[in-house]
Amino acid sequence: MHDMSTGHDVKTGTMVVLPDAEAIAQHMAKWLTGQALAKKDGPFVLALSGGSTPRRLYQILASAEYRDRFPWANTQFFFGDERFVPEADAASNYNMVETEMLAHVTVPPANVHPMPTSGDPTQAAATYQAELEKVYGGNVLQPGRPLFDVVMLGLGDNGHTASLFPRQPVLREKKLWVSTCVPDDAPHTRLTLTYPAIHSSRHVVFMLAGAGKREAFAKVRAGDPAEPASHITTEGELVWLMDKAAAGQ
Ligand SMILES: O=C(O)[C@H](O)[C@@H](O)[C@H](O)[C@H](O)COP(=O)(O)O
Repeated sequence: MHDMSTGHDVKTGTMVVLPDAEAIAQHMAKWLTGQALAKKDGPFVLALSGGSTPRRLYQILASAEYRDRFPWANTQFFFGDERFVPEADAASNYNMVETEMLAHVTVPPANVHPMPTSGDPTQAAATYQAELEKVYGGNVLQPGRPLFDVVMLGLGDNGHTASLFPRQPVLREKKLWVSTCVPDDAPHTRLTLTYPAIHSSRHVVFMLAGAGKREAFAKVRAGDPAEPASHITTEGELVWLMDKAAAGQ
């Protein structure tokens, strides 16, 4: 288990350095399952991420080792961000999670909350917020009563995380929980959780693998304000799960 004793923001969060991407996925599978099993006073509420390291995590959770142990029925699966493409599109995070994990386990369909990706994106964001409010039991976030048990995040080489992209208005969103984002340096309109929604969490866990992450991570760790990930905070604990290459070791 990683040490979760310190840190509420990206600069002071706990860094856990593991040998490689496989070790990150294995560590996360074990830790996440432990957290989910420990949740006794309500549903375990999770925000999933897309990306390459999470893909392996999803495969592990669907494997014989975890399939019958993870509390699928007590977990509410939300998404941290999504490309505004049909669910069958290869760029869809939902598609990836469904293919790698959900299709292989028994989870009540009502527990799975893909971001809507048809019609008007702004309306879709509002619809998703309403779905979160239903599980949260209210429309005002309260300190001490986090929306999410765990928010999983990745880091892009331009410092984006979830779909909080550089220079976009969503970075200034203080109230809405879900918003649209149209990156000027990446394809697809996106839906994304906002900073305040991510902040309302017991744990934020970044998963970073490969030397390609080194530069962006160093900037974020130094608090470079231009990197969207620099502004991630949580009322709970923040952890960076990294491999040696990403950590520059
Ligand atoms: O892809 C996504 O769904 C997320 O929008 C994005 O924030 C991702 O986590 C980073 O781009 C890192 O991706 P990798 O882990 O694949 O490098």
